Amino acid sequence: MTHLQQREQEISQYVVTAAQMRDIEERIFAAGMPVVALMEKVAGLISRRLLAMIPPGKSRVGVLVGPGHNGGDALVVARQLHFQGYEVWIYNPFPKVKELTSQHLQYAQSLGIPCYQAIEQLPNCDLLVDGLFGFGLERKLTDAVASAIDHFNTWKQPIFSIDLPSGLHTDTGEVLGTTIRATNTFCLGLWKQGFLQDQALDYLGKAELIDFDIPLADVQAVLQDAPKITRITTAKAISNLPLPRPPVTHKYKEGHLLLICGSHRYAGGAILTALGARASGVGMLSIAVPEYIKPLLVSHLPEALVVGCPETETGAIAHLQLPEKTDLNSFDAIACGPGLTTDSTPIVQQVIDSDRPLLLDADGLNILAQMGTIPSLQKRQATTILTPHEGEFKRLFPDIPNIHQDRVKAVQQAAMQSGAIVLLKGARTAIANSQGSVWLNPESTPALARGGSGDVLTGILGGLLAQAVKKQIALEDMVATASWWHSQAGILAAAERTELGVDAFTLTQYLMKAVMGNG
Ligand SMILES: NC(=O)C1=CN([C@@H]2O[C@H](COP(=O)(O)OP(=O)(O)OC[C@H]3O[C@@H](n4cnc5c(N)ncnc54)[C@H](O)[C@@H]3O)[C@@H](O)[C@H]2O)[C@H](O)CC1
Ligand SMILES: [K+]
Repeated sequence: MTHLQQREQEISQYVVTAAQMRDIEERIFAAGMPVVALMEKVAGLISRRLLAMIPPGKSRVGVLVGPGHNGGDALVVARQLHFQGYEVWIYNPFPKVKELTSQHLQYAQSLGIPCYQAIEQLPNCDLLVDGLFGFGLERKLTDAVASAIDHFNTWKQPIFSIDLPSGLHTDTGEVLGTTIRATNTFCLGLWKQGFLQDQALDYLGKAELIDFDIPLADVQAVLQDAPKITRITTAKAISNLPLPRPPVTHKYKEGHLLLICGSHRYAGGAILTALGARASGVGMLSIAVPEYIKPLLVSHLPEALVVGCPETETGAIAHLQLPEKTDLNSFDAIACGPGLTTDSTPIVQQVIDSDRPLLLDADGLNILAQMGTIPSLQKRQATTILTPHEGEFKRLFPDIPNIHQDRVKAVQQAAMQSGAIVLLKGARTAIANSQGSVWLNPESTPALARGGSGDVLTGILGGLLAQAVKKQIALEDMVATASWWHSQAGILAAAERTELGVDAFTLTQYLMKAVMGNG
């Protein structure tokens, strides 16, 4: 691996807040880097990227300039494009701007680049560069600047945002009054948390990181005392796939997973979960289902040990009837929930009472919510993993308000309160452990918003957990890896079959391809 590739891998896993970015920046300036030199360097990198992206024949550029250093960056870009022969117009409605920004504005005007205060004066452009606000935005946008942004959003031209689409909260991704709807965003230096929040996705367009050589020592110095927030990178996830096997091993050394799932009503969910587990490479897979659907499972997964259990009147599992000489301690991990229905409450109680690492999903979560999440999990010694979507999350943690406003904070609170590892599903799945560390999945596809897709995730994760227990690998890493794997399989399937073609069964057929394609 080249030095540059290594740097890219390292830098792309960090996620910072606006306050942390400012602290990092201050350390660089305190060490002697002149502010003006850094701005010139950063804007030079943005200009180079922009020049590579502007289609031939598009030569009229509007540059939106704000009062702070985001505006300063934009003015350097305006100057660079001017020297490259582009026709550039500046829009700056602010009577007062920061000193450095003001100097760049003065120089740009001295070069003959026109600057307007009113949008009506701005001629028709082929594209816009948005340098109104970056991570310094503190309050809601109102009045003239808010209506200017609304106006620019009605234009059909592409908008390239510097650092963040102006108006977006750096940490939560919330719209502060109004926000530029970018086609592309150049995130400067380090990924800001807002890029990994669902509510920001409509505004970011295609986001990329512009690395400007922030020393890693400064990043680490600022981040060391804060709960760690990690962006799940392909390099890190793929390093776990497949999990290493020694040359001499046997099936029970490669993890034994017990899946508890399915009912008459939801028989298919059990198959999908089991197919996810199969792909994980788990050494031994046992599946507890209602007796009636046992033949169905056997026909789909001949390698699995399918345990038919007595049924309730409604066709749910009434109680676990494990084979002779087997109890819950025989398994390295248990995954419980898909397709259970809420009639299987005693089963969920029983697995919570066990001392096995436990993954609860779907109806497993609904039953837990009915029992009371926090008191029910209090006595658990082994790791618990909860994988709710937003609806389930609200039922599990009714006291955590406004989950949409800051999903990262919500999942952190949930994990810290419950002691569980919590995976909050979404376009940007967020995972947290009880110490408040967070993992964020940076890529996914809306094709995965489809029935059965979550069952597949439960299977993958259950299978990885059982293996990780045997190999003494941190379970959090498995949760992050499973989330990455699930979305990458979805992305690959959608690329080959369109978003229409990613039903949950097809998804299971792309799991191997996702590993092989990224390996
Ligand atoms: N990360 C780095 O190391 C570098 C960052 N650069 C760029 O600088 C901006 C951050 O600059 P800053 O001046 O701190 O903030 P902004 O430009 O985002 O704007 C702050 C500016 O705006 C005023 N303000 C805040 N909220 C409002 C509001 N609602 N309405 C009106 N005005 C508002 C505030 O008072 C300030 O005056 C970063 O994003 C990068 O683009 C570098 O150039 C290089 C290194
Ligand atoms: K901006």
